[in-house]
Amino acid sequence: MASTLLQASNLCKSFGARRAVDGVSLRVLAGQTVGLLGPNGAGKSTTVGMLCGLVRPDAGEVMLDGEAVTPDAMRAKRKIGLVPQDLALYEDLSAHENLRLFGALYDLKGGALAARVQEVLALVNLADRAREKVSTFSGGMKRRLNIAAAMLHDPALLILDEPTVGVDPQSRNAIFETLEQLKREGRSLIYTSHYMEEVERLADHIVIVDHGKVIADESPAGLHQLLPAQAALRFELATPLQPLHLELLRAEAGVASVAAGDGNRYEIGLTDSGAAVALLAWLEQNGYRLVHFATARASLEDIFLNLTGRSLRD
Ligand SMILES: Nc1ncnc2c1ncn2[C@@H]1O[C@H](COP(=O)(O)OP(=O)(O)OP(=O)(O)O)[C@@H](O)[C@H]1O
Repeated sequence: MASTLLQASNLCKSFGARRAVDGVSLRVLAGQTVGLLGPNGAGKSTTVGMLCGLVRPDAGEVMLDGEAVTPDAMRAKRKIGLVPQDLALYEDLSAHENLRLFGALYDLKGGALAARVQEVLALVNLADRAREKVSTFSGGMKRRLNIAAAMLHDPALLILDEPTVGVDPQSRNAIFETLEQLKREGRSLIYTSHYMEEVERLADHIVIVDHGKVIADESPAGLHQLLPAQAALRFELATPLQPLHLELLRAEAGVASVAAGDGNRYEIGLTDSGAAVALLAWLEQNGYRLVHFATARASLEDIFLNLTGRSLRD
């Protein structure tokens, strides 16, 4: 089993009377990508601030590689690269000049700095635009430059706070390709988002926060196990289901629930997505003609709804 890189224990932070973070613990193993998922205002940015030693917690601690991360712990903080939500770039300088400046802040110099700047530009696919002013860049290109800046000092852990906010779909994909490359290289990442599909695509482990508290801390497969139904089978029939058949369907293997909608449309919650084929055959055997059907795997959106009774996008 991989070793623990970061362990945050019982982090708490209040702003006045508001408890922004209320006892958050999380762990990142070496080489793992942990998704921190939660709606706006759940406490993700405040948690990230404490994880990288920018915000002093009221209680709790963060250990990275055996060292405490606090606002004064320069050595421990240097093992972290942060891509903040607010872009931190000089618009009037080129990408190359920005990176040289940030590198100097990390005490990189001379040939080592020049080589590292080229490496991170290649990583985020901006080598051919390196000499252009940042003010001419799209939102997505600026984000990628921010990722490059956070990687300059070769951190053990890269933390990205909602890196796709305000980014067009094409650039979003380019950001994902960069992050997938970092994963292949065995880097450790924390990725915060309120977009469940992003977290589902990237994360090996998912921590869901709501109102400053962890409400789930699971592998993606483990999260799906929390749901009564793993998948949905939606179908439309030429004629309505007879009440008797509706009852019989509810008793079939693999069926968690059956809901009837308008116009002979139905949705079956499946405990096992493999049951869909047998259920479609069952309908035909009982004389029903299928007009349309589709299956869908339960999403993190369903999981959030199931855990909190609210939509993730509230
Ligand atoms: N510096 C601050 N002063 C006062 N309140 C704050 C401060 N920072 C955060 N908060 C409050 O703490 C709560 C958590 O905010 P936080 O930014 O950590 O959430 P988030 O999950 O990152 O949300 P978002 O996705 O909108 O950034 C919110 O109610 C927010 O208004």
